[in-house]
Amino acid sequence: MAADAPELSAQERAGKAFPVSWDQFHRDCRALTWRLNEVGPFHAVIAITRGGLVPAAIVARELGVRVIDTVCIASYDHNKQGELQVLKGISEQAIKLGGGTGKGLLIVDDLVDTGKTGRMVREMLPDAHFATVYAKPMGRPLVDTFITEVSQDTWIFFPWDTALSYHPPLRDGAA
Ligand SMILES: O=P(O)(O)OC[C@H]1O[C@H](OP(=O)(O)OP(=O)(O)O)[C@H](O)[C@@H]1O
Ligand code: HPA
Ligand SMILES: [Mg+2]
Repeated sequence: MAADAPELSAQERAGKAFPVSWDQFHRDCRALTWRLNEVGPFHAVIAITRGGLVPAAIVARELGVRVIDTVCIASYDHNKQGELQVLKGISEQAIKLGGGTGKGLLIVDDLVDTGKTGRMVREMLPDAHFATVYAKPMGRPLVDTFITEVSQDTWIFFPWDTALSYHPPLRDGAA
């Protein structure tokens, strides 16, 4: 990357910021579960790591599901999307529970953005139900159930990626 023409990260390109607190995230996960409760029951929850681990724990707790598996996919290096890498696939045991196609399985992630990650997991389990807490327009058609849509030019800041810090007063030029 040239120093005088730095490439913008996905986060910088997004422009708008949507910070989410732990409380808000927990509330949104519970709201998601209310909707999922109408769709289930599910044999197992498949969390897309790492972001899907937190909502998967909350959703599984609320739905009473105790079989939880992961599919480990890396795409964004901090905030720039590269090639998708499957670091760990779905276990044979979970695939069997879904009859090979994912029927009765619930895939959970924190969000869909471009939809690349979600599409890859959907291809692994075409009949599974795919739920995310947040959705951006490009990824939205891939998701069966979600809670909040944010615009494509918004970057969602999750509580596990952020910390409380000083914010200068508006008067002094704060955004
Ligand atoms: O719809 P997409 O454009 O594919 O983006 C969405 C994915 O990006 C983030 O994961 P990331 O790859 O950053 O990894 P992480 O979950 O470990 O943070 C997020 O948790 C989703 O899984
Ligand atoms: N926030 C955090 N991680 C992400 C996002 C986002 O808006 N899009 C893709 N990965
Ligand atoms: Mg992720």
